[in-house]
Amino acid sequence: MENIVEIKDLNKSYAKKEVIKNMNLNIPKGKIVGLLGPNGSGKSTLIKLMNGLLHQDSGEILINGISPSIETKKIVSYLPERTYLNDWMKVKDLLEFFKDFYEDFDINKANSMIDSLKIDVNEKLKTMSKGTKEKVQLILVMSRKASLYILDEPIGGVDPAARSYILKTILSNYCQGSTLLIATHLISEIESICDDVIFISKGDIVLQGNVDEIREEKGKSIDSLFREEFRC
Ligand SMILES: Nc1ncnc2c1ncn2[C@@H]1O[C@H](COP(=O)(O)OP(=O)(O)OP(=O)(O)O)[C@@H](O)[C@H]1O
Repeated sequence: MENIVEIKDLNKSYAKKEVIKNMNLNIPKGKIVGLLGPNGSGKSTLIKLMNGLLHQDSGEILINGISPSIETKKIVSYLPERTYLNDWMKVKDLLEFFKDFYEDFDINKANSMIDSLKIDVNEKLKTMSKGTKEKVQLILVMSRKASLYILDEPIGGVDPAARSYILKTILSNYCQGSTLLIATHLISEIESICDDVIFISKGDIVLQGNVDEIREEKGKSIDSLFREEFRC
């Protein structure tokens, strides 16, 4: 199977602190993959490296065969941990902004998700609740026709009742055949939608595999396995 992400012997330190340690990882095309790990395990650092926002000290990252660059930004739709959007913008301005900025942005798809989640297009990001802001940003990112979607903690602020509805809305709209990498702590919520999971601990991969196979082999849910593996 072809891989959308290939990582070889990757190392990254901040000052003297090693955060990614000789990591090797392949992510196959067409899968929904959960990137799971405790606080400080290196998830956001890895994602920033994949998006070219940080540069590794050594090793290689290939996205569809090329190093992170302007070329890979065209095929990667990224939801960062913290927003980069101007909060004085209204939802309808953001939709236009994305339409102008990304050739692959499908404004009709975005509008239909905005409608189904009952979001007011005239509201400014600034006055929105944290959860609604997250919904808007997720809709923008998922309305691109990308080959790889990378979501860093996408729905942490969304109330539990709305989470599964949002995940379903997103999944029924995202570009089939693409890969979705979701870094999250909300394991029980995403467990049912993921094909594969990756456990990261102290900057290295400690487990990677198919969700059903892992559940069968270990005789427990991914959520229980995570709690056991990373018990404080
Ligand atoms: N800019 C930075 N300068 C120095 N250290 C940093 C910087 N960014 C992150 N770190 C450190 O690198 C380690 C990994 O951080 P990272 O944000 O990648 O973890 P994470 O798995 O995403 O954590 P969380 O689940 O809490 O978001 C942490 O120990 C963090 O303190």
